[in-house]
Amino acid sequence: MTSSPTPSRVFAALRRHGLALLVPCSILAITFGGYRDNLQKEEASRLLLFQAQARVQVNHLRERAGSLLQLAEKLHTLRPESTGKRPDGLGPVLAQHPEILRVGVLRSGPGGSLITDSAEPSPSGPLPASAASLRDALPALGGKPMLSAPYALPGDGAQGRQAVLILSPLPGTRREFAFIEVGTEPLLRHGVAPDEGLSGAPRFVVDVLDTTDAPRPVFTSAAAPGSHDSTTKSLGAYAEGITLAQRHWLVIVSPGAAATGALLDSGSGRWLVGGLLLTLLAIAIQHTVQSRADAVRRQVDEKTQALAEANDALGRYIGALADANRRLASEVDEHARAESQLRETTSLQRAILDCAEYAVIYTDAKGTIRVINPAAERLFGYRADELIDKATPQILHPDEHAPRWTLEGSTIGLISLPPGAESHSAEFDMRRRDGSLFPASLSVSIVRDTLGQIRGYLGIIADITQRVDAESRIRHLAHYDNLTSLPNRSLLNRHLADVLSAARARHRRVAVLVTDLDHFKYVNDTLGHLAGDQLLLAVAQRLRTGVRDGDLVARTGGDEFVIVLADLDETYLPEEAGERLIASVARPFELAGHQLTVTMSVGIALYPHDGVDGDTLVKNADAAMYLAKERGRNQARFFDHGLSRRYSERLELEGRLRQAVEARQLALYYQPQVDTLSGELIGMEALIRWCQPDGSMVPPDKFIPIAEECGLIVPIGAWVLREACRQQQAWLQEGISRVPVGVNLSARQFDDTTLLATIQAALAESGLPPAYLDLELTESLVMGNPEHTRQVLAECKQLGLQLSVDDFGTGYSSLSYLKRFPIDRLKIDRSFIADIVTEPDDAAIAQTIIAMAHTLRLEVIAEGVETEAQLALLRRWRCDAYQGYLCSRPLPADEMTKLLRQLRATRQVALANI
Ligand SMILES: Nc1nc2c(ncn2[C@@H]2O[C@@H]3COP(=O)(O)O[C@H]4[C@@H](O)[C@H](n5cnc6c(=O)[nH]c(N)nc65)O[C@@H]4COP(=O)(O)O[C@H]3[C@H]2O)c(=O)[nH]1
Repeated sequence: MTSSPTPSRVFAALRRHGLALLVPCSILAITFGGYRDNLQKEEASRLLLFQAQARVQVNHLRERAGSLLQLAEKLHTLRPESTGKRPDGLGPVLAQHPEILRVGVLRSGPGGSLITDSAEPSPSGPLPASAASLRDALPALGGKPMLSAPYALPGDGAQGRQAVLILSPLPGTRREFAFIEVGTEPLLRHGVAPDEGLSGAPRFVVDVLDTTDAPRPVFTSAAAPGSHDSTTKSLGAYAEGITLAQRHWLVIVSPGAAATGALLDSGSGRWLVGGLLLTLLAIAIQHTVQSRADAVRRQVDEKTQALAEANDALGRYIGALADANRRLASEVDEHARAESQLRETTSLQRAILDCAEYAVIYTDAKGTIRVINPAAERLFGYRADELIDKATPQILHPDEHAPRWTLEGSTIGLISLPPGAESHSAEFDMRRRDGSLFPASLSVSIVRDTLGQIRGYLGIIADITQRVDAESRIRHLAHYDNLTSLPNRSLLNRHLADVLSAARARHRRVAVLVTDLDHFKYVNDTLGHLAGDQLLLAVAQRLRTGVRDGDLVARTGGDEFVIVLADLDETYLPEEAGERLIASVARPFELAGHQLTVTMSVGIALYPHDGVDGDTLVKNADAAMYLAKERGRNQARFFDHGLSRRYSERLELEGRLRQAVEARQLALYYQPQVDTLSGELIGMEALIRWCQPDGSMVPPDKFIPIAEECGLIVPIGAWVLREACRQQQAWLQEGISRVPVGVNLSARQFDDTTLLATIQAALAESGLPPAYLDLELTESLVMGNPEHTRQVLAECKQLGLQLSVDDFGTGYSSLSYLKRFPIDRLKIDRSFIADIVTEPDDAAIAQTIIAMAHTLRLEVIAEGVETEAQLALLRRWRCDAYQGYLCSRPLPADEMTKLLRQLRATRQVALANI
């Protein structure tokens, strides 16, 4: 795979090559920089060296020339004796000064000519013309040597050799001079330091100019013109003037070819060469490294590409692997989930089994117990290990021989499985470890494996003792009286149907006796309901033992019992049975430490004479029982057909009363109560009236007892309370009444637990202050259940109500006993008042009641006052107030309103005057 040049790759390449060039370039720069510096330093030092050397050369020349001058001065000591003969000692001198061409004596010849007598080394020759001038000048020197201007040596013009002549006057002579002819070229050659370098090239080029007169060259060491140009340019030339015997020479020293030195020999040259070599080396190394790097890079690229391809392949492989992993992970997850669910299910099942209220037993296919839960252990009283591996029925079922509950086949002793069913339930007795039996509900289900084979049986067992008991209790309650356990009306009806059916078939007679205890209510009221219940139980017992075994005694409600004497022949006298039962009940009962005697009234109806069905017979016997009560109680009476009509009237009245309540046919009348002395209105009594749609009025004496019997008195009494409160509040608000209104309460109302709530609701609803409500309770009611009475009256008093005892004198209570109750006033029953004028006993009773009531600080109201004579007596006896026709009959509310308004309008307080 070829990688295309990407910006990053291009950048990388540039960077790489840039770096590669950077090193040699840097070295080159350093090299040239160093070279230049070194060169400058070298030139400076060479210049110094050159100048020092040049100075040495010049000095050397000066010294050499000076030594020649000195030699010339000493020549007189070496004065030759004869011409052409070398003086003694000149040899070594000449040997030291090869530049001396000849040494001689110059003599002035005739005509001034010069004769030379040259001894050594060269043969004599003529001296140059200048010698004469020198000779001439010599005296002026005072005997000091003199140097001539340079002159070309004769015969050597081609070669251009020059010489100078040193003249020195010989002492003691005037015309003789020693001379030394010096070749300038040898002088220079020997007068200067070695002038050749190692290479043989001259190190210095020395030019000597005689500048005494017109400058003229003395000699030059330059082999060829321009041989030292370049060096001279770089080093320059050193020039110094020297004076030799009054001649001025300018010595110019220029560097020779050897002075320049090889470039490579110099430090800068070496630096340069070294730098260049280093650069080349760096380039070579760079090149090598680069080449290797390129090779490596190529290899890396190739490898990278191969790796990329491999990576791709690996990626694909990893992708596939990841997919596989994911699938595996999801499978593992699923498996884990399933496993966790299984664990949860298992632990849940275990928990369910452990917590289950019902016993659970699992058996294998043969009915051998394999699993048992704690509830089963508790139920049967075995530990699990005692039941496991045991066969089911032998342990748990009373029937040792019954088959196991395996449900194999279709008929099994304990459980028989209907065809195709997988489970079945049955109820039967099971056995505990202690041998006791209990009713159980067993539900067995087949447990199959995945192939449908029976693996075992799951049994759920519930102890149904409570349910069975409850069912039997319900059954009992449905047919039996709860208190006496005697059959109730339902079983009575069924029994009656049975015995009547049998009697019909066998032409036999059946007697139905309805019994009712006389004044049972009084027992209840005076001794309490518990005593009443005990009495009923005892009566039931006596009735039960007073009849034959086959006869039925049922309790049909309250103190009413019904007895069915079945299968009677013509000779049997049911009235005798009635009398017998009355006699058995008449025997005294021991109740709560009291001896109590009760009587019973019995009504008898006979099948088929008085009815052919159960209902009719019971209804007619009931009517006969009422007849017995009317006839003085404590007796048995047969039904006669006249009775039926009266009984029907009573039932019909009850029905109409119910309708009257709903149809609001009831109304309240109000009878004033006035002060006996002032005639002032001190209160009024609310008296109920039943106004029938036809306008006729049913008196309360006729319907209140029926309402009490059938319970209607409770709603009727509540209505009376509401209505009286409402009306009284209306009068109060109108400002025509400031006296309380009395409301009669029946015993049934007083026993009702909602009484107080009813009173409070009536007060709250009307807004009447409690002090304007006076509750009138009969004496028998107050004395009936003293504890209950005291409690209720206390609560009424707490409410702020007025309390009166009505019909006082008809009961058996004593006044001091009454004082235990929070009572405000007594109302003397009108039966006592009626005859107080004519009957001294009644007068005495009334007078005593009034006197005693006053001693107990009770207010007394006389009821039923019809005459002035009665009122006069009452005034005399200090009776507080009276109520009766003498003052006013009970008035409808509107008439009472008129009366109250009239009283207010006339500002009269005494009703008697109206
Ligand atoms: N002969 C005669 N009778 C007089 C005279 N002055 C008043 N009366 C009557 O005497 C009865 C007085 O009421 P009670 O003793 O509470 O006797 C009341 C009371 O016990 C009961 N009653 C009346 N209204 C109610 C009521 O709303 N609730 C309850 N529970 N009983 C009531 O019915 C009884 C009879 O009530 P009423 O027929 O209204 O008869 C009233 C009244 O009309 C009179 O000078 N001569």
